[in-house]
Formats: sequence, structure tokens, C-alpha cells
Amino acid sequence: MNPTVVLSTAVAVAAAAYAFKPKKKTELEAKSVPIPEPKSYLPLQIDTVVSYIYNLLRGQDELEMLLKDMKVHGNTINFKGFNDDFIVVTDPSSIQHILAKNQPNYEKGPFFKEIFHDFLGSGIFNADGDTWKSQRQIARPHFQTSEFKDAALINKHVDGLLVLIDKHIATKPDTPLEVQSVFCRFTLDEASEFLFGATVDALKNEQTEFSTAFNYAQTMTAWRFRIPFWKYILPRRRMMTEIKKLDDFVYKIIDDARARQAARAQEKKESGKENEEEEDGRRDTLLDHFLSQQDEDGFDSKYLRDMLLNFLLAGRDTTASLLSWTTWKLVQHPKVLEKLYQEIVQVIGPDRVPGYEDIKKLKYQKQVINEVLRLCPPVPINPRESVEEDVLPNGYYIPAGSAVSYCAYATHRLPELWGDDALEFDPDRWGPERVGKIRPFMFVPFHAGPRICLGQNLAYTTAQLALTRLLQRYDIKASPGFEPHQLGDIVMFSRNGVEVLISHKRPASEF
Ligand code: HEM
Repeated sequence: MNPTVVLSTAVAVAAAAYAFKPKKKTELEAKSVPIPEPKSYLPLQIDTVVSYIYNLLRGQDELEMLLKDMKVHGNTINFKGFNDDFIVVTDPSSIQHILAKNQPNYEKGPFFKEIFHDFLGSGIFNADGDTWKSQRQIARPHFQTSEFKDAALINKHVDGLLVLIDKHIATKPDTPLEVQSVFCRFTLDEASEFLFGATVDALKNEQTEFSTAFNYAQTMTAWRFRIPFWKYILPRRRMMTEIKKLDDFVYKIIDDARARQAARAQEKKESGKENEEEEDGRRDTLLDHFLSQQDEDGFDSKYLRDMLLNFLLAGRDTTASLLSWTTWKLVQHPKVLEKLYQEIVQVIGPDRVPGYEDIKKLKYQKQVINEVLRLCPPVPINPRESVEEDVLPNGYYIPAGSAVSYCAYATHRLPELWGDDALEFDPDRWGPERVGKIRPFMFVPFHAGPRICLGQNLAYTTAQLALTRLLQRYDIKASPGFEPHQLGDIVMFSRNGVEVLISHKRPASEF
């Protein structure tokens, strides 16, 4: 007999025997309820895995596929694949359990870390335990200082955004503008200056080497999540070439910051002011902050590289996604857009550049942003890995070593939490009369518990400043026939961007 046939038959029989071998239940498992699983007909759930990948390749949205499955199986599902557990939870008490009450049991874990390792190394986003804790402790004060309350840095990049849009109106007045890519360029410039003090200048140059490499690394990382055995299927050489470009850029910034710091220390020594506080009014970046916190061993450059790229990833696309979906929701809801514009005119005026204190007074704008974060959470689904076996508050059993994700996209749409109008865009649900009904862990766009987003306040400030100035200056309308197609990636973008018609409210000379 053909040896290939013999070998394949043997592998198939062994796989089937493994798949069907009864496993002894643990005591905890015996006492708890198994999580519902979509039915599979082949060993190792091969049919489920193949149909999932097939649907993805046909352009179906994973998040909407999940909502369909939830209608059949309920709000907690175990998508088995090759006998591994891929559990998705959506009820607030399970989310609270995973992110807060029993948080140490739900780590990023080896599965997540291996996927992200090439790109993010051991940075905060990709670390557990002490490695995570020390980075968070060092970074936290930087996000609590007045750094971003000084709106000048953000406003400087909003200026760049307005220049780009003005140019579009001047050169292609009746052509829709694809704003998602423009917002990505804006947030890349802003975040890079905030984090390392050097802007990538993405608003001025559509394709910088850095932004192209960053986009590639991020897209390929997202595919690693989807493709089983990605290590053997997805190309790694190009990935490493692009990552090398990121490294070259970031290592140069680190070297410059070290040199700057050494020069300042020398200057102080020479002037006899070694123990005096900095009084030169310059803005410290996150990188300066890390360099000033180091002990005598110092941080090596790889540690700092990982830290910077992690913060850039955490901050750039999330805020761009929020701004893009906000623009889309506003053009779909002209009455909300008009109400928001009137608030801006009353509180700030038709053309005054707002500061941090001004935008805190824009209550309706905050409601609009929260409603966008509810229906279009930039991080729609977020995976963890269980260390030990566990039982969720609803009685469902979690095996040790399972992938356990909470899905903000689904939780934010549950009618039992948000009412029969859960799918409707209605910023008034955040108004004083109704906001009391929103309970903790029902609204989790920024995560929750010990790993809650460090950049939440920076994100609101950036989005509010940008939105205020955009609406002061431009009329924005839906582009006829355009429909965005959402993409359930690491960050939820629209696969075909967000196109709108945009024109000046008044002649540009009047601004
Ligand atoms: C609308 C904008 C944003 C959203 C929706 C958002 C959402 C999130 C979410 C869901 C997480 C949890 C990720 C995980 O643990 O897997 C997170 C973590 C984090 N975010 Fe944000 N984020 C936003 C903006 C920012 C910005 C602007 C920064 C800073 C530049 C930032 C910095 C971080 C950091 C450092 C973490 C990791 C925290 C930790 O693990 O301890 N985020 N964010």
C-alpha cells in the first residue's frame, strides 16, 4: 500500500482517538456547568475551524458572526477548535470576575505573548506579573500629571489635521474625504510626540517608512490570531524586516534622549545646581520620565524600545478609531451633529481654540463620545488565558489554560442591559436622567480593574479637542452611497475607511 496513505490514515485515526478519548472530570468541573459549544461534526472541530476561516476570507465580520452564535447558544460560548477552548463572555458579572475579582487568574498568557512577541517584546501590553507591574507603576504618574491638560501639544497636531483637510477642500472640493486614514496619521503624530518627543510627521507625508512598517506589523499580528498554526503558514521574513525599521527609528530616539539627559546633568553639575528641580519649562515625554526613574542599573534600550512601541500601539489606533466612528455616526444623525455644534458655539464660540478646561464643559459632546464607544468600542474583543481552572459567577466552568475573551462589542449591545433600543445610536442615554442605569462592567471600552487603560483621559481630551475644532470649521455630510464595513480586528476599523463630504463653514480667510 502507498506509504502516504498508510501514514495519513494512522495520523487521522490517532487524532480521532485523541479527540474522542474521554477525559476525567476534575471535582470543580463535575460541580459546574459546561459552557455551550457550537456543534461540530468532525474530530478536533475541523469543520468549525474551516468554516470560520472560510467566512473570514469571504469578508464576513467576526463580531457579527459572534452575535449570531449568541442568539443560538446564549451569552457565554466556547468556540472549540482543535480541542482547545476559545471562550467568549459578555455578561457584566463574568467580565468583573475576569478583569477584577479574580484578575490574577486571567493573564495575557503564552498564546497571546507569542503572537505579539516579535512586535511588542515584553512591553506593558504584552506582559504579566512583575514585568507588567513595574512598567505600569513607572508609567502611571506620567498619565496623571498635567502633561496632556496642557492642550497645546494636542492642538498643535490638530492644526496639522486642519491644514491637511483645508488642502483637500482646495484641491478636490467635491470629492469625499476618507477620514479614517487621516485620523490615523493625526494620532500617530500626536502620540509619538507625547511619548518620545519626536513626531513621525505622518500628517505631512502620507507614507512614512515608520507608519508603513507599523501598519504592516500590526496587520500581520492580527492575522496571527486568526490563523491556526500561523507560525508555519504566515511569512516571517517581511515581518522582521518591517520591525527592524521600527527598531532603527525608536533606538535612535532613545539614544538622543539619553544624550540629552546626560548633557542636562553635565550642565547642572557645571553650574552647581545638581539638586535643583527642572525649571526650564520644557515638557517631559514618557521616555524622559522612564529615564529619570531608572535606578543605577538603568533600563536597557530593548526595554525602552518595547515600552515605547507598546504605548504607541495602545494609543494610536484606538483614538483614531474613536474619531472615525464618531464622524460616521454624526453624519448619519444630523440632529445630533447640530446639537453638538450648538453646544460648541455656546460654550467655546465659533472659532476660539479650546483648552483643556473648556472641553470639560462640553457635556453633550462627552455623551456623544460615550455612545460611540458603546456601539463602536475601539477594542471590540480582548483575550486572556486562564491560569487555573475556575467557575464564573453564572456557574459556567473554565478549564485551566483556556483562551477567555470578553467582548465589549457584544456586551454593549445586550438588550437586557441597554433596553430594546440597544442598537440605536442615542447619546441621550448618557444624559443625567438615564445615566444612573449604567452599572459598572456594563460599559468597558477602556477595560477595567488593575489593567484599566492608562490613556483614557488622554484619549477623551484628544478626541474632544479634535472634534470641537473640526466642527467649528467644517460642515460634514454623508457621502451618498458610502457604507463602512467594520472589521473586528485588534482595533475596530472600517475595512473601506470612512468617507464623508466636507466643506468650510465659512470662507477659510475668516478663520
Ligand atoms: C479611545 C481610545 C482608547 C481606548 C478605547 C483604549 C482601550 C484600552 C483597552 C481596552 C485596554 C486593555 C488592553 C488589554 O489589556 O488587553 C487598554 C490598555 C492600555 N491603554 Fe488604552 N485605550 C485608548 C487610548 C489609549 C491612549 C491614548 C493611551 C496612551 C498613549 C493608552 C494606553 C494604554 C496602556 C498603556 C494600556 C495597558 C494597561 C495595562 O496593561 O496595564 N490607551 N486601553
